[in-house]
Amino acid sequence: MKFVSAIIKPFKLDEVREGLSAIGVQGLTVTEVKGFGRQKGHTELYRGAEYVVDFLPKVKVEIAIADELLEQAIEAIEKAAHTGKIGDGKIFVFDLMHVVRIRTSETGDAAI
Ligand SMILES: Nc1ncnc2c1ncn2[C@@H]1O[C@H](COP(=O)(O)OP(=O)(O)OP(=O)(O)O)[C@@H](O)[C@H]1O
Repeated sequence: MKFVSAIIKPFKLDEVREGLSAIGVQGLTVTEVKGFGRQKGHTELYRGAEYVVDFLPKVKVEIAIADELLEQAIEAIEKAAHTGKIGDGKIFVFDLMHVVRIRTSETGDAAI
């Protein structure tokens, strides 16, 4: 199993959700976040150190998925979230060790 955390532009959320639903993703978590990448956000030099003075609003989409769905999920997010302009975001992928569906006590793939 894999855990995918994608940081996207907020206005792309609906398209990303639709793209993921289309490949069979049944659950996801969305969080409003702030951040900066290489080109957005501004930094300021103060006594020789660089300080971040601006964070841009982003949305974090998190999904737990079966290994077989990983490539399709990445493609779906990329396709939906892409504008080609700076700040389109990033997709982080982690190995996922364990999942429990609390209602039924199912575990692993069956619990996703
Ligand atoms: N290395 C990182 N670690 C954690 N979060 C990051 C990292 N890089 C980017 N992010 C998050 O992703 C958001 C979007 O990043 P962004 O697309 O601006 O990255 P970038 O590397 O500057 O790419 P681009 O050149 O396309 O703008 C950031 O606001 C931040 O929330």
